[in-house]
Amino acid sequence: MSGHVAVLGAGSWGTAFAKILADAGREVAIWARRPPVAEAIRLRGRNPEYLPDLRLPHRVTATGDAVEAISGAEVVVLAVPSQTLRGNLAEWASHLEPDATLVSLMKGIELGTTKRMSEVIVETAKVAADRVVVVSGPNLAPEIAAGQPAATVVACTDIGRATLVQRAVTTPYFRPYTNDDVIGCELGGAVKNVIALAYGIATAMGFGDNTRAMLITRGLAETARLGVALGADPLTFAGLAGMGDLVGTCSSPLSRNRTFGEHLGRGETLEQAQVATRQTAEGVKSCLAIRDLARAHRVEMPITEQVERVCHEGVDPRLAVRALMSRTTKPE
Ligand SMILES: NC(=O)C1=CN([C@@H]2O[C@H](COP(=O)(O)OP(=O)(O)OC[C@H]3O[C@@H](n4cnc5c(N)ncnc54)[C@H](O)[C@@H]3O)[C@@H](O)[C@H]2O)C=CC1
Ligand SMILES: O=C(CO)COP(=O)(O)O
Repeated sequence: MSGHVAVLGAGSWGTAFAKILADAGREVAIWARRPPVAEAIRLRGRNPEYLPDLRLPHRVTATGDAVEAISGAEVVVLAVPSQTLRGNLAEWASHLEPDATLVSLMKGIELGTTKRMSEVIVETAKVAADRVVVVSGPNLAPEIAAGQPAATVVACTDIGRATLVQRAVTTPYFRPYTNDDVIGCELGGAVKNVIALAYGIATAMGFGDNTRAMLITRGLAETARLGVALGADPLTFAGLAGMGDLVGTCSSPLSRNRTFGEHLGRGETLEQAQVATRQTAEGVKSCLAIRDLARAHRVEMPITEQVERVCHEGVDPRLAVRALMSRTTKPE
């Protein structure tokens, strides 16, 4: 790999991912939407708003001009919120290099279309699906920024391309595994955010580890049910992008989705929780899209249904718990 890597989006994960790429030996150009963020990264190697303790390697630079970042990049990493990706990429698509690899870091499903992020990329950038690589796993950005050991999955239908990206992000603290199950990896990442909301709600309601283990296990069951209906490999859900990410996110106080759920579980409204949490909690919007996707495929996702009701229909979490616990009993 010779050209530089562009990272479009300078939030928590885009910034931490730029560090990984640089530590793996790549030259990296980050695009930041807000000029002061681009300036802080370029001049001081810092992104104080998102990862204040991180000193970025010298191989990382930043710009407020996405076209400047994209030009000449053979790998373009997309790290913006799931619901803005389509609009962002529409502006950037004509500037992509002809064979650039597009890497998706996003963990969400698009509202309205119920599309996965790789599908949005294929449609918007008009590229073949085998040029899109998905990176997903238990990767809380602040821990990775601190250089703590972590693993991830690099998924692409073209294993050769997945292997190229795998090499580009292998460092002593970051261990990527390849996989060709793009659907499973993307669903694992998107649905775990919804289950982490439920976990946060339950935690704030004072429930202990039986309840929380139930949510993780049954949450994984409904994720796998949807995944299989969409053509995913069920084994993916036992891996890093499935169980790994679900357990990592639910158990971590660093998770924005879990934290958002805790606000709801304390009885706050959606608006109050939004004011209290600044960064992207993808599950809040994706729960609607995932619920719609599940209904369209006649898949039961009871936890997702209840999270959607608490988030968007103002349902009291206590009623949501009652609804879940009074469902008809059945074989596991
Ligand atoms: N933070 C983490 O630990 C991880 C996050 N992810 C995923 O990565 C994706 C990006 O998340 P984060 O970087 O964590 O989010 P963030 O909230 O930290 O940052 C989002 C970035 O997108 C920018 N942004 C906001 N609105 C925008 C718009 N309309 N157009 C363009 N850019 C806009 C923000 O300025 C910011 O730079 C999400 O899908 C998230 O689920 C995946 C793994 C780990
Ligand atoms: O995806 C993540 C860890 O793998 C980050 O989770 P949150 O978006 O909930 O912080």
